[in-house]
Amino acid sequence: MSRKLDSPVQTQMAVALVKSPLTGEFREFNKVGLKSPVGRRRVFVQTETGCVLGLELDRSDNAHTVKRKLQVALNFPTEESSLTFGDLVLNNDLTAVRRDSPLLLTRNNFHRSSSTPCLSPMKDDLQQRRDESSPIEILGNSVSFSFVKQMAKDITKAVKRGIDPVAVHSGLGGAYYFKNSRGESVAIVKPTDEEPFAPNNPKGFVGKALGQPGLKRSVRVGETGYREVAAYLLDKEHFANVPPTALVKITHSIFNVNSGVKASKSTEKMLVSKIASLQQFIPHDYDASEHGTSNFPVSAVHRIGILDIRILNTDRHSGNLLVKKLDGDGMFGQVELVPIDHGLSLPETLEDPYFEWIHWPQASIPFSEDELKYIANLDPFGDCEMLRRELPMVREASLRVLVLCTIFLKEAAANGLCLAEIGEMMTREVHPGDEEPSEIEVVCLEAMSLIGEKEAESPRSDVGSDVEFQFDIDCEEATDCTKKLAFPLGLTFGNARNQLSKVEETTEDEEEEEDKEEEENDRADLEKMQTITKLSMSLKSTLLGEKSQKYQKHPGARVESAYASSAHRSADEQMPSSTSFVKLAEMSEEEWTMFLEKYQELLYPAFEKRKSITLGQKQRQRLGTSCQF
Ligand SMILES: Nc1ncnc2c1ncn2[C@@H]1O[C@H](COP(=O)(O)OP(=O)(O)OP(=O)(O)O)[C@@H](O)[C@H]1O
Repeated sequence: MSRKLDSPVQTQMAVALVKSPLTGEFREFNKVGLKSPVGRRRVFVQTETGCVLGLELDRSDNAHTVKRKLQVALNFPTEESSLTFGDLVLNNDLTAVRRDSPLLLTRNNFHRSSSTPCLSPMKDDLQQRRDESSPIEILGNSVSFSFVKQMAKDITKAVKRGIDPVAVHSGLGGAYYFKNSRGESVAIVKPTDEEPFAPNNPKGFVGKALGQPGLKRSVRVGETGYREVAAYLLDKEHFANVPPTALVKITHSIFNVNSGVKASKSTEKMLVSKIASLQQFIPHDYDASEHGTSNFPVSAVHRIGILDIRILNTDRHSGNLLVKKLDGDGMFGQVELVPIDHGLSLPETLEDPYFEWIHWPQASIPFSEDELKYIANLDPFGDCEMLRRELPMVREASLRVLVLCTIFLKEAAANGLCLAEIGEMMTREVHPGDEEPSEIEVVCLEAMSLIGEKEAESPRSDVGSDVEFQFDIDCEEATDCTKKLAFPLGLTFGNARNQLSKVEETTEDEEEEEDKEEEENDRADLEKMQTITKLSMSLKSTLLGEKSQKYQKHPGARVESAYASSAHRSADEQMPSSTSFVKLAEMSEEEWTMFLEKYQELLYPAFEKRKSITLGQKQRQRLGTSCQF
């Protein structure tokens, strides 16, 4: 490792790459519609500490030549770095990388923390210094971004007139309100390197590099921004009212750069480029945590709930619903809801969601005809195609979560379940220090078990139980989860370090890992055995049966969202120790197809069971009521 990596950080070169556009010193290449020369593409390389470099790729470029350019720029040894684009590790070919893509450059086997210096540009004479992009560049070409494009123009004009953005004080991540020329807030910008735990978080929640597991372990640090955009793109026909959102490269001096990643000289008023989500600012009166919820329209709650289920939102706390009072005749007391903050949706594994609306009476009212029609028309595979096209950095594991949850919603609604019932079936029961898989997770575990059996029977299979379909149980703290463990129903657990854990493996400091290894091994073994016993019992005893009864949710029994009411705790305390019972990343395409088939077969009995429980409850309630008289 180069000593230079430990040297004080200098951001001035990174700034030099981008400094001109706001002052108008450089020609704005794209402003008048000029395109990159044929065969050339501009990309944005983001280092793990948040520095952003614009880079022109030639037709002849490959990962090595790009890394070499970056090596010169950053004084960073190429052989010790990885260049990634979503799931793709760019070893050579760059054809999958589109124009304006954000790439991530990470160091291998290097201890990274908030104090890790920025990989900062070192040389003057680089092609990428001629980053002639506008102050706000939208990454992606979807027609859905036309509104955001206009907003970007308004903001640019305002900034040039000296109308500065302001920092948002609420929330755990860095966020900024950008204004138009009249001084009105028009957008909220959230830089990806200022998320909770990210290196440049301005509120003290630091400690991780981009790409490492974040506040939710199945959502990596630096990847909440594109999830915000995904939620907007998935919100077809603006059904749930998600404000227009795009991923941008944005340059301004207001953005935060923490000491340790700062230049040695003062960074005050220095321009910094960031990859960020940019969302339309919605003027509102309050958020859903501040008043009663009884006047929320049923259809607004349903529409937001439908979105939350599709994207498995793990963070729908009441602060993430803005409320606008409607003016006008006959509108007294009427409100409109605006869902925000979808950064913790589309996790890479089936997670425990957080649905604030689950106990609101509106969620127990049956879906309307229009809602049922919308749900019936949802096409999860089409949605995946759209996201692959518009946001190619979305990971395949997240797309699989989208598919599972959308299918679940469609089948459940078609079987007559209401929003609250569907939400409950997706939510885990949490007891202190203990979590059980939700009903959707039990269905998935059973589907995995069945294809495990099928594979074992198949003549194509290798010998013995070891070759049965394998899936992961979560071994988050474990360092050795690779031993195969026999499991009832013909399952084996093996190779339990999932993709996310593998990322950790390559990015965490090895020495630190070793120090923790012994004590973690013991803990992991214990946790593993407890989880397996729990799963074994749950599958054996319930198989979609009695389990449903155990999973009756008690209002208030849920722990609050990690974000909610968390302002006074440290980032470490807030790290939820969530478990992943069902991991999807490592299934081959063939296994995934077989799994989906079984999954769909098993949904019907699960819904029937749920309906009979609901019916039983209603009968008991009626009986209880009649007894009172
Ligand atoms: N589109 C929007 N329009 C208006 N205000 C918004 C919008 N998005 C966010 N805000 C405001 O900014 C605050 C912080 O935003 P947001 O909740 O998205 O950030 P965060 O750092 O992810 O927060 P949290 O830690 O609460 O999840 C919100 O509480 C809300 O008041």
